[in-house]
Amino acid sequence: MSVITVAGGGSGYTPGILLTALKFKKEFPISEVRLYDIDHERNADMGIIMNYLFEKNHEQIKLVVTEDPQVAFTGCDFVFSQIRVGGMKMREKDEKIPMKYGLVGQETCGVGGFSYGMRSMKGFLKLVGFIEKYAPDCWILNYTNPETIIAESVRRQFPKIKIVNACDMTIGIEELLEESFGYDRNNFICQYYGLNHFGWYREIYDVSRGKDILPEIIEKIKTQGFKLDGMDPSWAHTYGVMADMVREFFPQYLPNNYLQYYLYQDRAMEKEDPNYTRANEIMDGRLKKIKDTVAKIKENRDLETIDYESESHGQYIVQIAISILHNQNGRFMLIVPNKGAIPNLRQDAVVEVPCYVNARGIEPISLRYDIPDLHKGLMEAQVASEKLLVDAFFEHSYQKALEAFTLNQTVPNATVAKKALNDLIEANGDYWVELN
Ligand SMILES: NC(=O)c1ccc[n+]([C@@H]2O[C@H](COP(=O)([O-])OP(=O)(O)OC[C@H]3O[C@@H](n4cnc5c(N)ncnc54)[C@H](O)[C@@H]3O)[C@@H](O)[C@H]2O)c1
Ligand SMILES: O=P(O)(O)OC[C@H]1O[C@H](O[C@H]2[C@H](O)[C@@H](O)[C@@H](O)O[C@@H]2CO)[C@H](O)[C@@H](O)[C@@H]1O
Ligand SMILES: [Mn+2]
Repeated sequence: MSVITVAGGGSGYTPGILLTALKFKKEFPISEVRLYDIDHERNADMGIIMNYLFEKNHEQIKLVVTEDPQVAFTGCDFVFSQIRVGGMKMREKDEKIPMKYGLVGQETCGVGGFSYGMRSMKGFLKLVGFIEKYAPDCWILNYTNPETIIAESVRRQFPKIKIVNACDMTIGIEELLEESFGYDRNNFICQYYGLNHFGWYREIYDVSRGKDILPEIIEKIKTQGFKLDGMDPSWAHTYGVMADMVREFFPQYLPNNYLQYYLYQDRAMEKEDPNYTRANEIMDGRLKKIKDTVAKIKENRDLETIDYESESHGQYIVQIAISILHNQNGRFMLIVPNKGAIPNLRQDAVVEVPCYVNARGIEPISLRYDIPDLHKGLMEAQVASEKLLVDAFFEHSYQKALEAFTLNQTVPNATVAKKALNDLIEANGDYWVELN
């Protein structure tokens, strides 16, 4: 039986992950769940929700809600980490401040993502320190963003820690292909490569048809487009721009939707309201839902409307845990040190590629082929900018931060890079390390 700790327990993703774990209790039996957070109210709220959901499912699982890292991590087997350092209010600043300078404002991309990355490194590395102290043998299954920057900083400071860095975006894209064109992604063997939120599908082999169906998919995107009706408007716009990337510019590969922020900033930002961004949508959506649910439980009303359920975000990370526990060699897109997986990209890059996961950990799969110059050029520059940001963090270097901002592939010149950097330094205060 496993003891699992959710770091960032107050997250709206917690129910989906834990309900998924319950769905797979045969392969992943759990004796205890601990919610760990630094925000008492967020953690307590989620404790009320999870206690209700465990009771509703007649689950006899010990639930601990704590802000004490020693209580949270001592003896745990898995940590599911999903923290947002600075919360949604700082995400709002990450999204709005860059737009003042005509730059992309986004959670994980552009200088907004760099602002988040500087906060996230400081908070996440402290968290990993607790885990190394209280549960050195556990597995950290990490969703905390920005994934490439987190992965690089952990690789430098905790080279021995057992961590898996995962992103659910490729799952979201493959589910979009299912919903739009009737495929079953369980039949897919995907050749995908990139940085996190900065990648391309080169092949989607469909085992039920014995062939690569990517050319057929590209044709359907060009002629039919994706099925977007009923989708969250923010995501519908994103996938609409992704289809245009294929249709109007680069039809050879299926791009990750986040490339819109690097290749089509005008299109990506056309829908943005500088006064009401994605962070505001989430505050009025996912976060409000948590509060509403707690009220229903406390007042014992409308319980049938509580609709948290297992979904792909949770399934992905739980399947990774099961693949470790049962030495399954499951195949997952993970964020790992390159070390030759992409042969013609710098070895020390942190990349997102297919990996096997077993009891020994992660085994990246070599692509065996060189990637094209367009992708290599974009990735080499972005990798360098992200490494400079991690250098800036560890060296407390303003100069390295300015170089990172200038080289970020969403930034046109050093002048605007410096203005945005100085503004974000002020906005972040102690959330960032001091830069000299
Ligand atoms: N990798 C992926 O593909 C993927 C997918 C979805 C979400 N995410 C990431 O998961 C994280 C959570 O997203 P969310 O929308 O639920 O955020 P959220 O703000 O709603 O919840 C995050 C929780 O983390 C807590 N927290 C903040 N700093 C902490 C710290 N130092 N220690 C412990 N807890 C801390 C907050 O109090 C909050 O309860 C974010 O980093 C987000 O970017 C990643
Ligand atoms: O804007 P958000 O906070 O709703 O989502 C940002 C995340 O988007 C991607 O992940 C999921 C997302 O978590 C889920 O809510 C849904 O919208 O589908 C997305 C793709 O599966 C992205 O991978 C994460 O890194 C972002 O944090
Ligand atoms: Mn992601």
